[in-house]
Amino acid sequence: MSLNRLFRLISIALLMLFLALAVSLVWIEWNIYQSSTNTVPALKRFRLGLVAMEQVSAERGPANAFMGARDDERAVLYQRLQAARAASDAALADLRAALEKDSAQRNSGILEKVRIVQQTLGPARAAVDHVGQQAQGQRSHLYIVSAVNGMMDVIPMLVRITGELVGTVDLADPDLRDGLAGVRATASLREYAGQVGSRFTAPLITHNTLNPDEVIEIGRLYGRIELLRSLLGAQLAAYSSQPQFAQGLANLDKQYFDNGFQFIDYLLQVGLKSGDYGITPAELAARYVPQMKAILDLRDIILDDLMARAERRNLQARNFLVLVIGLTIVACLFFQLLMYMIRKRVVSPLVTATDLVVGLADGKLGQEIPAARYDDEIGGMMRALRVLKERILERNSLAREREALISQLQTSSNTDFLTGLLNRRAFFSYGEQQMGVAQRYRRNLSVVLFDIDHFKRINDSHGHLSGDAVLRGVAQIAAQLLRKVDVLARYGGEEFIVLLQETDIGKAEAVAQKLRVALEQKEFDVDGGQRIKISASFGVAALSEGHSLEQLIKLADTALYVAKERGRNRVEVSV
Ligand SMILES: Nc1nc2c(ncn2[C@@H]2O[C@H](COP(=O)(O)OP(=O)(O)OP(=O)(O)O)[C@@H](O)[C@H]2O)c(=O)[nH]1
Repeated sequence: MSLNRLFRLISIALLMLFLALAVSLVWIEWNIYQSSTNTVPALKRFRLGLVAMEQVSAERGPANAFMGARDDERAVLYQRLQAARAASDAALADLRAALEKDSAQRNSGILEKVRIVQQTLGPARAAVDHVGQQAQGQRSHLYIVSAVNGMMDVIPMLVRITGELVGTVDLADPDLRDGLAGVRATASLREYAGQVGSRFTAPLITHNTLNPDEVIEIGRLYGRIELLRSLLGAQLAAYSSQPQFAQGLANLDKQYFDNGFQFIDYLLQVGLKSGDYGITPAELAARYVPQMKAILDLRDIILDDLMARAERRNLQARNFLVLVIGLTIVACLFFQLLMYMIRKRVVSPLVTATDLVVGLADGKLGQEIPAARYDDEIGGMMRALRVLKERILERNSLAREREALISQLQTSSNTDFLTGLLNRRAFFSYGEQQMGVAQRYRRNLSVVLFDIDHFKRINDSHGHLSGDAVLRGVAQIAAQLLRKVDVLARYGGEEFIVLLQETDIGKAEAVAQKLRVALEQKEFDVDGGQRIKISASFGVAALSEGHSLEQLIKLADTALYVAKERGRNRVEVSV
């Protein structure tokens, strides 16, 4: 697999992996944001549930007051009762509207429970009205207790409603659990505090002592109230150390437990002994109900804090989500840029460099080496490739020069500088080869050795340069007359030698004669514009079996000597 392809595959795999991680991270943050977005509306619905429960509880005060009304105050107290009923109806309607607005709650059982509360309130209120309409002395203990219980019986349904609503908040953000438990504790505390007051309604109206059931019930409520107070302290300590909670608890202790609860305690003592309470239910409500405000204040402190926390967490979750998305996009872009840079600055140049090196190894020296664009390792490699190419080019050119020199040297070492003919050394080299062939195949081979006559005189009379010109002229004439296969060489100063292949002594003599005549007839230009004539003497010898080249030349030389002796300008054959 090519490096480029491998890199592309790795890039895609890494990008996929990165995207999968990024998407899961964004998905997690999105879910946190979504659930934190649900927290605030869920808290609002929970608060509406609590308010509805509080209003229905609070309705018991005016109801009890109305049931204990004197004839002269009946109308006023009934008016107050109607106002309280309108307030609880409005709170229930608000809760219902909020639940209907939310698609998740619309089809849940909570709406149905609210409807049941609304339905149940009708008969309970009718029972209260019935007692309140009766003449003062006619109101029986049993009816009053039944009417009071009827109003209380609505509350467990509302407790379940708030319980379910708090569950939705808890689901959305479990970190708010301690605060929510604190809120529920205040709601229950408010309810039990109200109930303990309501337990005195019947005895107050009938001026009776408390019967055993009422004593037991009040005792049970005492226990619950005390328990809730200690639970509230523990939960708030776990929830927050902010001073407003400690302050709220202190107010609760001072207002409710020091004042309200003390008052109930006093009524209990009276109820156990004489039944001579000295107050009406309306007066009880007027004195007792305001003391419970501290419970509701504490509830609102916690609820406000929960709401603020939920909003803060929602904002944080949104900001974090935006940050994660932003960072993911930036990281994605950075990753792409990184991959692009690596491909552009490392992989592609490496592939190019590999092709170039392979090309150089194949001798493709015409290929262009790209210029180094960056001062990095790849740039260094490109520069090194350029140097490599230049070195190869230099080496090739040197090799060519060397070959030319070698061939030049070879030529010059075999050639006579003045005449351009083969020199004596080259003649022997060629001559030995020809001898070998001739002797092996028993072929004829002859040698003609000739020397210019009185050459010294030419030098002496016309100068050395003229002598050189004559030598060049003789060489030229001999070369023209001889065959290509004949080996002509300058043997010494003014002495020339010819090796004739496939030539017997007779034919060799004829060749010598032809040369002699040609030289005799030629006029040579010498210094001073003169033309001179020359002659040459020839010695001819043919190869016999067992002769060496030196012996053959020696025979020709002897014949030449004879020719000189016999008057020059003649051909003598070795015998
Ligand atoms: N110009 C010139 N002269 C050369 C060259 N080589 C040899 N000579 C001359 O050739 C002459 C040869 O002279 P000799 O050996 O006495 O022979 P010769 O004068 O030809 O007399 P014979 O051979 O007896 O006819 C000498 O003077 C050499 O200096 C050369 O390359 N150029």
